Amino acid sequence: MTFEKTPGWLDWYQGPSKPTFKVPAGAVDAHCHVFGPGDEFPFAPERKYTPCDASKQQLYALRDHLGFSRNVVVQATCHGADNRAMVDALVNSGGKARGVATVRRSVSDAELQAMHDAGVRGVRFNFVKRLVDFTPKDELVEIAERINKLGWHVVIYFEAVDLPELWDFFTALPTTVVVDHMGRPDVTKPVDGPEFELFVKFMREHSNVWSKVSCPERLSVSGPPALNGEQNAYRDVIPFARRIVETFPDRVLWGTDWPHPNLKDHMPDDGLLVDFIPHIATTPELQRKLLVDNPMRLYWPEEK
Ligand SMILES: O=C(O)/C=C(\CC(=O)C(=O)O)C(=O)O
Repeated sequence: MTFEKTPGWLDWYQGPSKPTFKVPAGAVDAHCHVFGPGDEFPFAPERKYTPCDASKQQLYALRDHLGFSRNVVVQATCHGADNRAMVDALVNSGGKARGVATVRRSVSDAELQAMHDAGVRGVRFNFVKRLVDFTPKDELVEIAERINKLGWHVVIYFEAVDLPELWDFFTALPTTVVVDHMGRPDVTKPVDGPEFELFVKFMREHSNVWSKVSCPERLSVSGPPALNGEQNAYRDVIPFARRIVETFPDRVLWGTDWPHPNLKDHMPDDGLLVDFIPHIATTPELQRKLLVDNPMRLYWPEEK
């Protein structure tokens, strides 16, 4: 099947630079995606965007180029609840990738077990309205209870303004809960203002809540973008990510978010995105926790 990309779609950056920052041995890129390829793994009819192809081979070449050892491949909404592309990436990773799926309540126990055997360790609940249609909360609760029995966790994606409304639902989840991209703060607001304080409170009061301190390229308003050798990219995001890393050093994860779905104004050089890491995790100990210890504890606990 041939797909036409959403108008204005930006393809991932070709020929990323070699990072200046050397990630610690065993580092995990804990948030990335594969797209298709569409002719092998068709995009879902209910998708809100049609991306370029971004294959497992291209993802794993990037992993090696950036110096990472492993990946966590997160189901992208353009594949809906058809997890075949993501699972195919896991089973062809030589044990170096684990995954996060999207499932509906109709998923069978046998399907969940097959995904577990392939390396899936979580499900993603997406509340970003431009990406997905609404799923009733009772369906999500039912899924959370079922996957909890497999020892999986729930990844949640939402925007900061929606946290108050979602608070009761999130805080009742029975699993570890991993927030994508720090709950998408508005970084033009103060880092100690009420909106981000609510997110900090969410993590402080609930020790099962973790955060990915990823996607400065999505959150930044002032830039400058990670392009053309820029070593001080996305300065406005740094105080937010640094605060989370320093306050909750044992509950943070980092990922490239390659191939960067839906970016509208630029596509970052992934090598320079890696160079962003020491700005938010400023010591070797914080870097080791962020990139190795925490993702290993969550995704490869049997190796710890
Ligand atoms: O890659 C991300 O995490 C963020 C996305 C895309 C997404 O979540 C998806 O398609 O599944 C976004 O903000 O558009």
